[in-house]
Amino acid sequence: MGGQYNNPKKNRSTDDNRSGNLAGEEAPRMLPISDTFRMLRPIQIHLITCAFLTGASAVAGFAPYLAIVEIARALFVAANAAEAASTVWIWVGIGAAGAALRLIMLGLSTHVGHNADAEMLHHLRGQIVKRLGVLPLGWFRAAGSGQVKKAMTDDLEAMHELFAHALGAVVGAAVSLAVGFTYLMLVDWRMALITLAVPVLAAITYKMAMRSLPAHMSRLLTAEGRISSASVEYVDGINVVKTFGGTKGRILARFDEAMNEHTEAYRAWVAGHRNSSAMNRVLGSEMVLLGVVLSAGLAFVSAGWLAVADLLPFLVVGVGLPTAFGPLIHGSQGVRMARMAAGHIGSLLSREPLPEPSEPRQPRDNRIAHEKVSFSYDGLTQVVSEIEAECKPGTVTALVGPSGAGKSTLASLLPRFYDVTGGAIRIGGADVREIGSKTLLSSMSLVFQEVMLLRDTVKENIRIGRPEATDEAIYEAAKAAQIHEVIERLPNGYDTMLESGGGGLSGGERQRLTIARAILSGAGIVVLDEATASLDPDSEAAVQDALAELTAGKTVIVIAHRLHTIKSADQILVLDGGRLAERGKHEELLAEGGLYARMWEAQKRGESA
Ligand SMILES: Nc1ncnc2c1ncn2[C@@H]1O[C@H](COP(=O)(O)OP(=O)(O)OP(=O)(O)O)[C@@H](O)[C@H]1O
Repeated sequence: MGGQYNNPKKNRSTDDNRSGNLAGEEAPRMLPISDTFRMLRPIQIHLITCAFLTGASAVAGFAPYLAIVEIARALFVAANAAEAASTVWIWVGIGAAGAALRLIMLGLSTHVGHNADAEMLHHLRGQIVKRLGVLPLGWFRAAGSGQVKKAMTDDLEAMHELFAHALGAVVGAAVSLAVGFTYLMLVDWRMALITLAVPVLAAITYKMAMRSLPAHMSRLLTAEGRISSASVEYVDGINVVKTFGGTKGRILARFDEAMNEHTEAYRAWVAGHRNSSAMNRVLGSEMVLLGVVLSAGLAFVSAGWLAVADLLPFLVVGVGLPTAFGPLIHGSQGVRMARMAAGHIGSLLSREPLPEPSEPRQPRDNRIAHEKVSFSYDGLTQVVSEIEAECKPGTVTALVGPSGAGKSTLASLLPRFYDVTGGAIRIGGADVREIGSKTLLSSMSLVFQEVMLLRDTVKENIRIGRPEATDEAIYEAAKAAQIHEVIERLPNGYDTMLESGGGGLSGGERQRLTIARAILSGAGIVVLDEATASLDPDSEAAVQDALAELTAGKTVIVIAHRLHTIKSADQILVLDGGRLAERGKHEELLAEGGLYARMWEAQKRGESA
């Protein structure tokens, strides 16, 4: 195995509007209930059982209230305590049995809910990881790790909230309300409607307060996302910010912008629901409900419409009804959040995988042919147009051109970070889409500017190039990459643990380590993205020597920004606006006096200035 995943050239920021539809950052979207339920297919039975048990526990939990009312009623109407005693004891028994049953069923439903939770999270994690394994690498380039992290942590946490808490809360509260209200209707339907009117009005004002929540929530979440990327960007770039321009740095400006947007979004949300929220608090208070029930009840009693004993259910059960609204509302919020999370996870799981050939072909050799290759990120703008080129084994092809000309995009089509939208790229006669992705990636080494090292020993970091390689082969590769002596000087030599960023090694050393990895893989094709751009002259010389070892006899494609590094390339392809503007060797292109010659002159002037 040799496909090298040194970190791709750039991490495009997630709010970069160039990200297009391949980039994949989407505004949060709530998944319809039916789709959410379908996504939860593996635990549907558990969820139904959990809901049933919670509902049954709510019914059982009503018994103690009923018992209180009936005991009071018995004492109220009986001529003496002895006459009421047997009725009272029966209701004490019913109340106690109901309370015990409620606890048992609640315990069972919590048990089933948590089991379902563990099973579903395991299932979803597996699905996400499986999908990540088949997504085009370009998606990771554009969306970064943010989307994956969000799905794996925040979204799964929201789903956990649904299974473990929200579902039970919603079902329990809804059943309590239904049972309580039905009972009150049976006692006196007019009083029941008056009792219910207060929490209903409270619910309407709540609904009004929350009406604009989805739009505001979406805006708030987007603003929060921007704040977190701006914070990361700020922390990453703190040296630059402090050195140049302090608080006036562009990065800080982006951070300020994100903060302002968040404050604005929050202010808009608060302004939109201030009055209805205040109304909701008044109507939702138990004192207000008690006042209404008592006044209406006494009026009914004095009008002879209601027996005094029948006022009791409204004072005991009716006044307690709104307590179910709290869990109902919080539970519904949990369900809403979980549907948002399900929407995000669903869109991740439904991303198109990289199509694998049904009958994979093997490349004959390492000859690369570009046949009228075109590509567009968004289906509208052609970023690469009709490129015709051939890269022979044992030769170096340089891609040059102004910024944004399409060099990186063209290079990323070869390992199928993205699939061409027109034409074809062939390796050894086989279209890259007809070569199995494992074979394709192991046929090439990709070395980019930003180096990707894993949190592992130096030795294992090199061994990723070829997992079955012996230690001797690793030392040989490190020697060829001019990094062996540096490694020997590390505290534990080849067994020294590296941090994920490769801390403790200089930029040039990190790069030579990844070149050693690429040398070890022995892949016949090498794609380099101007690997020496950010190094000092000494490191650059060492890296250039290492690269010479890596590329000898291979088919090499190098994306070059500094033209002096590719003067001796076998062919130079000059891209401009995605098209092949010129092609030839250095001297030929200078003689042509076109774009390349102008870029060469400009760079020479820049170097001597
Ligand atoms: N993930 C992406 N989504 C949408 N558009 C993109 C993406 N990556 C690059 N582009 C656009 O495609 C065009 C070519 O970009 P590319 O990075 O390939 O150019 P380049 O020649 O390598 O530039 P540079 O020298 O600055 O690295 C540019 O207009 C760029 O904005």
